[in-house]
Amino acid sequence: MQPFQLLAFDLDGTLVDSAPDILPALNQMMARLGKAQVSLMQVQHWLGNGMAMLIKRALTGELYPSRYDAREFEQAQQLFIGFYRQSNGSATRLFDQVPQVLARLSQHYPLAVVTNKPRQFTEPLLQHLNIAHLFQAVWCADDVARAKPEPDMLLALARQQELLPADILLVGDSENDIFAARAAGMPVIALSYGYNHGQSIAHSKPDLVLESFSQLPDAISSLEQER
Ligand SMILES: O=C(O)COP(=O)(O)O
Repeated sequence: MQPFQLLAFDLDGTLVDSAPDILPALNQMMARLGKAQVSLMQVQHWLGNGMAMLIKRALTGELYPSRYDAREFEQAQQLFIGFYRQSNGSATRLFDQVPQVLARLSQHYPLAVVTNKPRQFTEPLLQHLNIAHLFQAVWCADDVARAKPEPDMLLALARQQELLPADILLVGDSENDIFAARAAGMPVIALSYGYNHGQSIAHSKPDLVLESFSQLPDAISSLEQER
């Protein structure tokens, strides 16, 4: 039995359902650009690779945008930032049992957030949802050169906390989390209820897949037994 030294959490789709606030911001942006509105399900499928990719996906309607107009993208990004600043937090909810389980885990482990969300949206959201005080560290995509699925944020977290990546457990919802954890040499648990481009997260082969956040304490213990 070897306990983990820190638990790191993805934000969007793992701790919070943020798509209901991102949808209106994206649609206000699309309206200003004279483009067709997008649906909640499209937003859920497009989340996970950060703001710039979300906007490119909305502008092109493609999950892997091949070509986009760079000037239109710059304008879209400025519009989105303004609109999402206004909507961020209004309809975003913590998933079931998240605050209770985080509070319980925080008595045994340091906790961190590792998110592709820009810092200007992450910090106000954690404050608004009253969970900011539970985290010792918060790493956002704009703190490093490369967002998840690259391991930059996870490795920066390990260095900052003076821990080995193998002693940190990542909890996420998308293939970007699984790939980043694998590249960093971190174990990873996935929640199946989040945003994963409409695909089953089991395909990305995390160490464990959970249906509910309430299963997390037992799942952590079982991984610790195997270490
Ligand atoms: O901004 C996004 O794409 C979502 O970021 P996260 O899933 O890494 O929290």
